[in-house]
Amino acid sequence: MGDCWVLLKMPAVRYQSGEMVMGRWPGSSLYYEVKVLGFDAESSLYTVIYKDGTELELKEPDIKPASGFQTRPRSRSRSPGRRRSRSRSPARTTRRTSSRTAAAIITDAAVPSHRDTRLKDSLEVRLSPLKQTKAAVNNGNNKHAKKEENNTASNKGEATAEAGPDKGQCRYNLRRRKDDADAKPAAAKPEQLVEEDAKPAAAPGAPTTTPLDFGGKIGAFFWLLFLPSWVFFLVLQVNQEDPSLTNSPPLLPPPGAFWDAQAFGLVVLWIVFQAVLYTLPVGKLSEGMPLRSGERLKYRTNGFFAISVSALAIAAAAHQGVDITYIHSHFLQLTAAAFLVSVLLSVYLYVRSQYAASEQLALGGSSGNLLYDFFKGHELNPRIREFDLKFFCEMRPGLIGWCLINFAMALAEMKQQGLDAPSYSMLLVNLFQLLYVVDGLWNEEAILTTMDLMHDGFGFMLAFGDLVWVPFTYTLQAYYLVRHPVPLSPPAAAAIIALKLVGFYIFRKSNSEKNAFRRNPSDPKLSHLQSIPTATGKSLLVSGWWGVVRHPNYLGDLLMALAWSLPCGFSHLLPWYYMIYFVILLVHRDARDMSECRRKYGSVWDEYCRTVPYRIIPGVY
Ligand SMILES: NC(=O)C1=CN([C@@H]2O[C@H](COP(=O)(O)OP(=O)(O)OC[C@H]3O[C@@H](n4cnc5c(N)ncnc54)[C@H](OP(=O)(O)O)[C@@H]3O)[C@@H](O)[C@H]2O)C=CC1
Ligand SMILES: CC(C)CCC[C@@H](C)[C@H]1CC=C2C3=C(CC[C@@]21C)[C@@]1(C)CC[C@H](O)C(C)(C)[C@@H]1CC3
Repeated sequence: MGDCWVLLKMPAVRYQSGEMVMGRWPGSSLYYEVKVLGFDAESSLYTVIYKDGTELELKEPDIKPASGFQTRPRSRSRSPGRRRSRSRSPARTTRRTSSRTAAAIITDAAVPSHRDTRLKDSLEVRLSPLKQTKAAVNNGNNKHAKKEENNTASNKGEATAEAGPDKGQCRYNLRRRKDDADAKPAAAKPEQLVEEDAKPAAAPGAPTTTPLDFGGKIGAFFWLLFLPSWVFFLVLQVNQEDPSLTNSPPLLPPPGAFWDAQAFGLVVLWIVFQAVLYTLPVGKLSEGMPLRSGERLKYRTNGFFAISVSALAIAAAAHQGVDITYIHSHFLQLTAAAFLVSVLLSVYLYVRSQYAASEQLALGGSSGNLLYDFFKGHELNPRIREFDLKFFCEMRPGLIGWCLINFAMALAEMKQQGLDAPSYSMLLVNLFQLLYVVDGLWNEEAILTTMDLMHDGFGFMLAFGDLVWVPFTYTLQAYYLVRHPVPLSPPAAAAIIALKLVGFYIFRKSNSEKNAFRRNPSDPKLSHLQSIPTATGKSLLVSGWWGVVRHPNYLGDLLMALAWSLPCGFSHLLPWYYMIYFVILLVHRDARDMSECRRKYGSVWDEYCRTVPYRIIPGVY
């Protein structure tokens, strides 16, 4: 009886996997040839793939049998309806690239009753590749951009023209099927593919393979060992008389030298203090980007408040006679304590991710391999009630701790070298990095549109990165200067300041441009910007800073990184470590983002890459 009831409730599957049908283009009345990839009984949605590689989920009313359509040779009709339809089709955004796309004009030859209700529809669709014209690129303030609201692709212009019975009722589910699991079957190397069904929590209907980042399982094992060892190596090295990276590493101190209960207590106290500031009902509650479920999480963006209160607290402590240079003299023990906290946190994150619902998991984080999942992180937004662990760790203890440590190094320099004030080099490093952190906290909302927050799971990599890597390696320049004074001439200082300001300007402008565009594409302040639409409903900026290179924010960040290393001179490689690491990190991040965007946006991404050929440095890379 129960089984019969289930059967009765099961929706009938009208189209089978592999079948070629006509799928409506979201938000329009246009139909394209699509291949059915599957059917999800729970949501009653068909997964289809368009010829430009875009995968979408469509409801049954938005699919028609291919036999109901009639193909005829391409005509050069210039009817307004035709022009309108072409301007908002996948063809529009994929024209130059889709050599795979069939050259056919498809006319809806559906039964008359359908025709009647769709009289105003534009029924002819060109699926053939066309040359990219200026018209394919939208002005940020045009109709397309206006209609774009985060993740919806409802097209106002076409909606008004639509006379279909489902107008205003039939809502498209624009969640891309590939979002359910990170599929890239063609490009992935066999040894880096993991059986998706090895993971019980995998989304139903998810593709069977997932390409793994960071060298896959073996890579994760390597990074888990290498990253902490490298941090301890640097921390031990910077304390040397001659901290040359080419020098043989100092002898490993006895295990007991790493542990200091007080240092551990201070690290925990600092994190708790930051957590309290984070939870105070002060400052704005900002909305994150829509999740796959459509939900938008709220974040307390009071970072500037947190750093201001922290600065006051530290000043008060110093005034009360607390020796802040303790941070310099116990750097190794503080690093070890933060490392221990990051490991404990990662274990907690891994365990809770095993119980998380599939829609709460990040893409590509679930390989079924313990080490990989532990390293890469599995849950996208782990939260304890309203407390967002990833956001908090990325923006608070490590970032504000970075400034505190730099400040301690300035005091240690004065103490060790008998100075009344920090050296110019130390001042520059401190002020430059303080500006970077304060800017990040002032524009805290902008982090909600970055890769880490939107796509990456929270696991060891980010927990360790946020709590150990940032505060204990980004401060190495200041640490280095404590024992290695570098005199700076005024012209050299002026040139370095100019470099920092140029980098900062590019970094801030480009990040704000993208953040503002993602939050409100029809923002009048962005009306001068051009964008190209994508099937997800989001557009890609192709002018302004995002028209110069594909990652202008990385360019600005790299210029700033250069300005942070220059005050330390050229006698040692160690203070250049950040610059070297940062180039590697950003080149890898760019590559990761490129493949993710290629997967998300299909051939529109290729179009963007052709329009904006350079990745980070104009004319060079
Ligand atoms: N100091 C440090 O250690 C580090 C600093 N950073 C800095 O953090 C900042 C954020 O970096 P990160 O998260 O890596 O990358 P981005 O902020 O550049 O985010 C990349 C995302 O932006 C969107 N995007 C890409 N191209 C366009 C376009 N043309 N128009 C509109 N949106 C576009 C895409 O997401 P979608 O389309 O889905 O919205 C893409 O996935 C950067 O400034 C970086 O320099 C980063 C790492 C480390
Ligand atoms: C351990 C690994 C080798 C590397 C871990 C990477 C992390 C340290 C970085 C990943 C992205 C980051 C960002 C910032 C700090 C470093 C990490 C966490 C950021 C918060 C710095 C301040 C900026 O203004 C920002 C744009 C908010 C940054 C966002 C990305």
